Amino acid sequence: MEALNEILSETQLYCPFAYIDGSWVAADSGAQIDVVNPATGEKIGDVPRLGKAETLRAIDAADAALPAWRAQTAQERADLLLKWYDLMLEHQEDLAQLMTLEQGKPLKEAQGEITYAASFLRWFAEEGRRIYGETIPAAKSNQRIVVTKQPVGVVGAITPWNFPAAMITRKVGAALAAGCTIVVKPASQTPLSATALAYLAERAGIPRGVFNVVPGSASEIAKALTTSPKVRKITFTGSTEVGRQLMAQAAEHVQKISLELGGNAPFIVFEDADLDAAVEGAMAAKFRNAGQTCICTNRFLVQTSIINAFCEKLAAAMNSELNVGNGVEDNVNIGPLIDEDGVKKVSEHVQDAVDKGAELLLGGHPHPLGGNFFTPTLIGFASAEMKVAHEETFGPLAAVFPFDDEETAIEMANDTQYGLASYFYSRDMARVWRVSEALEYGMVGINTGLISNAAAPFGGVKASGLGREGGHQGLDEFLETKYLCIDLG
Ligand SMILES: NC(=O)C1=CN([C@@H]2O[C@H](COP(=O)(O)OP(=O)(O)OC[C@H]3O[C@@H](n4cnc5c(N)ncnc54)[C@H](OP(=O)(O)O)[C@@H]3O)[C@@H](O)[C@H]2O)C=CC1
Ligand SMILES: O=C(O)[C@H](O)CS(=O)(=O)O
Repeated sequence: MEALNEILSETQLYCPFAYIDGSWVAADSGAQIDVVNPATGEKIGDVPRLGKAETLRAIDAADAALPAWRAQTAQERADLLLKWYDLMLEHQEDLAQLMTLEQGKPLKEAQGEITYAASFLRWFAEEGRRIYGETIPAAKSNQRIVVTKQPVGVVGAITPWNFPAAMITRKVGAALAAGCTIVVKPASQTPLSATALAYLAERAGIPRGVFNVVPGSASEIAKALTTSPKVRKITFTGSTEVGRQLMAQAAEHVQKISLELGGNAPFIVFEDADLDAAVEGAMAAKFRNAGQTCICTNRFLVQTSIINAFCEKLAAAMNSELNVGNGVEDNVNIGPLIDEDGVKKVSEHVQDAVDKGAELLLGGHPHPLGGNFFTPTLIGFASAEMKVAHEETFGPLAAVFPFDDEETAIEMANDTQYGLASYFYSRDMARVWRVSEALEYGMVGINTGLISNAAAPFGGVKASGLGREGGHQGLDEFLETKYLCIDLG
C-alpha cells in the first residue's frame, strides 16, 4: 500500500491532527484512531482521539472567535468562503483520493462529492449576502417595528462517514455565512477528509477558532457539546438512533437542533411511466455510494402490470452496468461497504426476505472479492413483513414490491417511520400532483432518481429528522430572528 505522501500531490492535505483555534494538535492522552481502507483493510493513517477536555477548549476557541467573525460583513465572510471553494476545486484530485481511500467510494464518485461539497461553500457565500430583515406597519403611529436576523452563535456539528466532505461543508458553509463559529466532530471512519478541509480553510484565511475539527470519542465530544451553555446550536447527520439521543441531550440548554437522519425511500413505478427512464433512475437512486446514502431507494414499489418488464430491465442493467471492486480502479462503480457490520446488515436483509417468500433474482451474497464487498442484489415479490420494508438497508439491495393501484402504492410508500426522500415515475400530470401531495416525505423525486443539490432544502419528516440543509432554508437554521419595537416618543 503506497503511503499517502506518495499518493497525494499536496502531501500537507494529509493532516493526522485535530484542528483547534488555528493550531494542529494531538490528543491530551496521546490516544489515536487508526483510519482503515474499507477496500483492503489496510491502515492508511491516523488522527488523535480527543475527549471532553479538548472539546471544551475548542468550544472556548469558537466562543472567543465569534464576536470578530459575526462583526465581519457578509461580503467579507463570502470572500473567504469562496477562496475555500476555489482551494477545494484546485485540490479536487487529492481530496478525492483521500476520500476513496478512507470511505471506499469509487474515485469518480469521490470527485463528484468534492464538487458537490464545494458547491455548498459557494451557495452559502452568496446566500449569506441576502440575509434580509423586514419592517412591519406598527399599530401605533409613534412606533416602528423592525425584524432583524442575527447568527445563533457557537455551533456543534457531528457528521457521518458516507459523505465525508459534503456533510461537513453543508453545515459549515451555512454556519459561517450566517456569522456563526463551529466545532465539528467527523465520523471516526472518515476523519481525514475533515482535517483536509480544515487545512484548506486555514489556507483560505478563515480566522483561527471559527472552524474547529475534533476527531475522537463520539459520546464524550457530544456530551461536551450538548452540555455547554456556550453552544447554542447542534447539527447532526447520521442515524435516527443517535439523533434521538442528541435531541434529548440538547434539551438541557434548549439548544437549537437540526437532524438529518435515516431514511427508507420508496421508488414507485406506475404503469404509465417511461419504463426505460424509470430503470435509469432506479440505478442512480439505488446504487450511488453502493447504496450507502440515506436517500437511496430502499423499496421499489412497481405496478403489477409492468413488474415483470421492470425487473427484467433492472436485472439487465445491474448485470451490464455495475462493476464491484476497489474504488481506485478505473472501471469500478460499486466500492466496498464501510465495514463488516454493513455487509452483515445487507446479508441479513436478503436472507430475511428470502425466508419470508421473496424471490432472489440476482446476487444475494457477499462478493467473491471478500472483505466488505457485496454483490449487487435484486429480489422480487417483497412484502411488508420483511425487514427491508421497515429498516434502512444501507447497501446494494434492490427489493421490488408489487402493487395494484395508486391508493395502495401511496399507503405502502407512507408505511414507515421515516420520511426523508421518495421517488416516483409517471407521465400523468394529474397523478404527479396527487401523489406528490400524498407522500409523507421531505423530498420527492419525480421522474428522476437524483435529487441532491445545494440550492434545494434537503431534509425529512417523522423519524428522518428536523430542519433543512441547503437552499435558503439551510441558512435559517443558523440564524435567530430579533424583533425591534421602537417608540419614537
Ligand atoms: N439524513 C441524512 O442526511 C443522513 C443520514 N445518515 C444515516 O446515518 C446512518 C449511517 O451513518 P453512520 O455514520 O453509521 O451513523 P451514526 O449515527 O452511527 O454516526 C454518525 C455520527 O454520529 C457519531 N455518533 C455515534 N454514536 C454517537 C453518540 N452516542 N453520540 C453522539 N454522536 C455519536 C458518529 O461518531 P463515530 O464515527 O465516532 O462513531 C458519527 O460521527 C444511516 O442510518 C443513515 O441513513 C447518514 C448520512 C446522511
Ligand atoms: O446530499 C445527499 O445526497 C445526501 O446527503 C446523501 S446522505 O449523506 O444524506 O446519505
